[in-house]
Amino acid sequence: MAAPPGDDTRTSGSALRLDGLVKRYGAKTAVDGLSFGAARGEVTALLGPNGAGKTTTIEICEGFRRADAGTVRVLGLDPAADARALKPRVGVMPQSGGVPGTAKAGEFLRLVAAFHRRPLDPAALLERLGLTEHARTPYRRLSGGQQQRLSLAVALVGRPELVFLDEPTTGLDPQARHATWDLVADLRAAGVSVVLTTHYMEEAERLADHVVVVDHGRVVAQGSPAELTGAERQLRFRARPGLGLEELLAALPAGSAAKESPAGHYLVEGDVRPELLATVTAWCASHGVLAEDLRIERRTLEDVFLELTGRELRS
Ligand SMILES: Nc1ncnc2c1ncn2[C@@H]1O[C@H](COP(=O)(O)OP(=O)(O)OP(=O)(O)O)[C@@H](O)[C@H]1O
Repeated sequence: MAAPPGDDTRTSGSALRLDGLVKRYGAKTAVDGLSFGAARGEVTALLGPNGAGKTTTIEICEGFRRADAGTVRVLGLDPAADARALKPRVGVMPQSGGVPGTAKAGEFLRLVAAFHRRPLDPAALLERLGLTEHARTPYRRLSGGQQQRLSLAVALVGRPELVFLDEPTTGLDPQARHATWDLVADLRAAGVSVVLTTHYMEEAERLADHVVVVDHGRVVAQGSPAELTGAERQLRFRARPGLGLEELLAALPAGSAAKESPAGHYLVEGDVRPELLATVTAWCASHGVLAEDLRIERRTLEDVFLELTGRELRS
């Protein structure tokens, strides 16, 4: 399919470009007009709660599913029509599976490596992912986390230009999660384009140059983590539950907000300057309230998601 006129740089110059993507499963619209781009050499995170349509989107990009409407360009090519040309250039780590149950980890990785022209050293990759001692273990006997790491190794062994990682750290212990994060950072440093899905805002915040926040199959916001969270700060403290906040709110500058959520946890939003901090602490003092864990912090992607959708990301 021809690229839209005047859109050459966004289609052929980017790692990934989706326009108006729609996918339905019967009456259910899983992807509802999704449009976003992923620049080459960057880490792009598709962030959203379970069921947001992330896996469906990624599987269409990987050529595993057909869209009902919209266009997809992967390295400037059509993932369905140009599948053969894309195969050696794109690495795929599915959410689960992808490796036969009886295949031994090391043998399978060597087999996949043999299909590539200039593969990474399979043994070094296993070592890097902490799988050396499991090299002779059949896939189905590996733990969930080990299976995930082997899938990651399979995705990377061919030195792809672009890798799709679907929830690469879900279910991993903290050590394995950090090892995966380091690996993604190294891929980025080597100029590899990475598109990953996650429902961990910390993962998106840490790894991604560009975050696409999705909910109900739609993009609700996108930008760099700093753009999404903005320069705004907020003030938090803990104190006894049920403090009447009306008087505090009246003393704060116009446009400020103060709320208790959950019980005993207080949040003050607005233009957080030294004067605002003084107002809050003076109010605490006049009410005999000892504000514990008082801190000023930047908003997180979790806060942004809550604001945009009224729901928590961690569903
Ligand atoms: N093969 C299918 N048949 C029917 N419905 C499906 C199918 N695959 C996904 N869905 C539905 O489409 C919606 C989007 O699913 P999808 O797996 O793409 O979301 P996700 O954001 O990746 O979620 P998760 O993080 O749980 O994987 C969900 O409501 C899901 O139940």
